[in-house]
Amino acid sequence: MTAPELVLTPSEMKQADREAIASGIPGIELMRRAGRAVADAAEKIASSGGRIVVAAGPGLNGGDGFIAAALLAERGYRVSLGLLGSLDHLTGDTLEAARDWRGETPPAEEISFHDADLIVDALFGTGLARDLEGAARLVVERMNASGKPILAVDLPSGIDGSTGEVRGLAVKATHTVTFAARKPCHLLMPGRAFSGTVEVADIGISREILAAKGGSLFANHPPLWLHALPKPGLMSHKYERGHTLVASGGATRTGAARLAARAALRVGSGLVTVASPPEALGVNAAHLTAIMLRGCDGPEGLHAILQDTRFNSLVLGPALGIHSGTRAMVAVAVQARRSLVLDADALTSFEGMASEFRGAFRGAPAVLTPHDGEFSRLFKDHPDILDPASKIEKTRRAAAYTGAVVLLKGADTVIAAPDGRTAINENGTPYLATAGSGDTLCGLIAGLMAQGVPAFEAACAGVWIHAEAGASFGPGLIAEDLAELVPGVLRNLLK
Ligand SMILES: NC(=O)C1=CN([C@@H]2O[C@H](COP(=O)(O)OP(=O)(O)OC[C@H]3O[C@@H](n4cnc5c(N)ncnc54)[C@H](OP(=O)(O)O)[C@@H]3O)[C@@H](O)[C@H]2O)[C@H](O)CC1
Ligand SMILES: [K+]
Repeated sequence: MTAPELVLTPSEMKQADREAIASGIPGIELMRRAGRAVADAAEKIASSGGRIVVAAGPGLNGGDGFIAAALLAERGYRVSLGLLGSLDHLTGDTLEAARDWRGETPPAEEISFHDADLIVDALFGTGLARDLEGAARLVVERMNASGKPILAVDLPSGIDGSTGEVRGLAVKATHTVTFAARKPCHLLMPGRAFSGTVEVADIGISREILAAKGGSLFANHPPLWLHALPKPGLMSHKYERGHTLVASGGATRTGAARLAARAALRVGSGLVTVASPPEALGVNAAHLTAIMLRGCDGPEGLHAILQDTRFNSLVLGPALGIHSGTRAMVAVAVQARRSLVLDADALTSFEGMASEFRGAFRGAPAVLTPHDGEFSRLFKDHPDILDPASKIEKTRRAAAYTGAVVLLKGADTVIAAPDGRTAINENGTPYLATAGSGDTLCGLIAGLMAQGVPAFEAACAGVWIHAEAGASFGPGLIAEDLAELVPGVLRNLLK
C-alpha cells in the first residue's frame, strides 16, 4: 500500500538536509542533484536548443539555479543567468555551484526575459526571510509581466514556504520542482495557486530521515486513512454499522439536517435518525424515507433520546439557531460521550466562549468543522490561536486547546488532531462553495465515525470524499447532489 505523503515545513526540511549531510551526502551533492532535477524539468518544458533565462539569488536556491544553468548550457540550450546581489558575496555551496557556470553573471535586474522560452526562478526558496523589496521586487515584477513559462526552483520566490502567504510580491510560476517533499506552501492558498504544476524530485534524502524530522504533516489523500474505512462483510448487520443522529432546526430550517442525514446514510452509517423539534416533525416526515425521525424537544429531548446507547454518532449545529438552547444541546451531547460533529450554529453559539470548549472533547471523539468566520468568532478571545500566520498552526492550536479534531474549511481545508497530526486537503473544487455543502460534510464525517472510524481519519476521509464527489459533478453542483455522488467515490476507493 502506498505510504501517506509527508509534507515538511521549511525548518523541518532544513533539519532533514542536515541529517542527510551528516549521514554522508555532502551538501554540494544535494545541490547538484537538486540542480539536475531542475534542468531535467526545464528540458520537458523548453524545446531543445531554446532560450532559457535563469534568475539566481544569493543563497542555496540560487546555487541550484547555477547548477541547472550550467547543465542546460551543456545540453545545448542558449542559457543566460542574472544574479541578484554580487558574485563576491556568494559563499559555501552556492559559491562552488557558481564555479560550474561558465557564462556571464549580469545583475538580475538587467537581464531580459522577453525572448526567453523558459524562465527559471532561483531567487529564493525556503530561506526567504522578509518581504520582497528593491531589486528583488523589480526582477519578480518583470518575470511576471513577461508572460513566459516560469519554472520555480523549490518554490515561487516571494511565497513563504511555511504559510503559503505572498511576502509583498511573488513569482507566478507555471511549474515548480521541489526537493524530497512538498512544503506547506505547495498545498496552502495562495501559494498553491502560485506554484503551478508541482513535481517532487528525489535527491536521495531517505523517507526515514524525512519521517524523523517531519512526520506529523500530510497531504490529505487516501493512503492517510483508507486503512481505517469500514468494508462491510457479508455477515455485517446494520446495527454494527452504527446509528447517526442529526439534530434538526425549526419548521422553516429543516433542510440542513436532512442533507447531513442523507450523507451519513450514503457513507455507510447503518441507521440514521433526524431528531426534530415537535413543530417540525411534519415537514421532516414529508421528506424522509430511509432515514428515521424522532421528536426531540430541546436539550431535555436530546438527553432522553441519548439514553438509547445505540445512537453512537451525532451531528449538532446546522440550522439549530444561535442561542443558549443550542449551547445546552452541545453540553448534553458532550456529557453523553458520543462521537460528535459540531458545525455552524453549534460553534457560533459559543462566540467568544471558547473557554467552555477547553479540553471539553477529551472524553469522546469530536470533530469541529468551522469555516474562517466561525473559527474567528469562536476563538475571538484567544489571540494565541487566531494570530499565527500559518493556517496549519492555527488549526493545530485549536485542536490542542479543545481536545477535538479541528477542520478549518477553505480551498485548502486543514484538519488537525489534538496529538498534532495534521493534513492539508487539495482535491477541493470551487463548485463546493454552495448552500448546504457544509451540512453534507458533517454528515459524511459523523456517518464514518458511526462505523467506528477514528475522528481524525473520519474528518480527513470525509473532506476528501466530499471534494471528490463535488469535483466529479462540476458546474451546476447543488448540495443535494453530493450525497448521491458518494457511492461512486466509495466504489473507486474500496475496489
Ligand atoms: N533538500 C533540499 O530541500 C535542498 C535545498 N536546497 C536549496 O536550498 C534552498 C534554501 O536555501 P537557503 O540558503 O537557506 O535560502 P534561500 O536561498 O531561499 O534564501 C536565502 C538568501 O536570500 C536572502 N534573502 C532572504 N529573503 C530575502 C529578501 N526578501 N530579499 C532579499 N534577499 C533575501 C538571504 O539573505 P539574508 O540577508 O536574509 O541573509 C540569503 O542570502 C532551498 O529552497 C533549495 O532550493 C539545496 O540545494 C540543498 C538541497
Ligand atoms: K525559487
